Amino acid sequence: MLRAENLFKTFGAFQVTKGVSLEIPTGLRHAIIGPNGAGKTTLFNILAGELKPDEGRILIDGQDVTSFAPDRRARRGLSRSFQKNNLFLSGTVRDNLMVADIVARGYGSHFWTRLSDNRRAREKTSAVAEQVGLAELLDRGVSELSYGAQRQLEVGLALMPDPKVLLLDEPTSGMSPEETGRMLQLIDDLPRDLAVLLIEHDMDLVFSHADRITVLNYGEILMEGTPQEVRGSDIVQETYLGGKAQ
Ligand SMILES: Nc1ncnc2c1ncn2[C@@H]1O[C@H](COP(=O)(O)OP(=O)(O)OP(=O)(O)O)[C@@H](O)[C@H]1O
Repeated sequence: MLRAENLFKTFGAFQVTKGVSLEIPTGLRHAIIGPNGAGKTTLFNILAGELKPDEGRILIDGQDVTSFAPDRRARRGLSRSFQKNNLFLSGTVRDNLMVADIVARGYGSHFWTRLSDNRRAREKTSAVAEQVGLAELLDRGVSELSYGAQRQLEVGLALMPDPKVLLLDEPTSGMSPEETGRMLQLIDDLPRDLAVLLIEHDMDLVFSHADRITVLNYGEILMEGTPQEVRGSDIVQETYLGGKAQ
């Protein structure tokens, strides 16, 4: 499904990504963990197409998308949400999802000539709002939403292109326990043919929700394995978990 081969990225003289390879098969829940500055967000930006790797390739279903911009990559099935809200605050939930639909379909300048497609867009918008727990809030202004609901909407925007692989950058950061619970439920309920790759700092969440974990350290993969393997790894315990799983 999603395959990254031997990615390298340097900022000035600083090598931030050093030979990272990943394979995310259909439906897998895969977490990337690592200390601050390990290169997790940089890796996400490379996978999503916001940064070009110095070396290496990214393939979706066997097709090399390394040279594709983020929107083109999203249309091939790779979509991301952001760590910071990326919402159109003066609009409603529906407006935001509709705009994401326009972007996802690549309408651009043809927007006004395609309003006949409005019905399909509205149905899609309602379906995604339901998926992210916002069906009751479709006509609510985004600025009136709670922080947790805004983050749910972020996931909704990333779902609009019907991705095969969804990249979630710290989906529960800054959330209350209640909001975290809602977000986890939402992620658990996503279709099982959708692969999810997430960066996450909350170890309980990672160990209980991921099928596989990649541990990054100084831009390199320290290890990859099941939650049980990672939790039991001496090297991960020493370099990252401070000698004890948190
Ligand atoms: N555009 C850039 N120019 C220069 N250095 C950068 C740039 N982007 C990131 N870095 C550096 O690369 C390193 C990795 O950053 P990155 O944000 O990928 O790490 P991270 O693992 O996501 O960290 P965190 O957990 O704190 O979000 C950091 O030392 C950061 O300062």
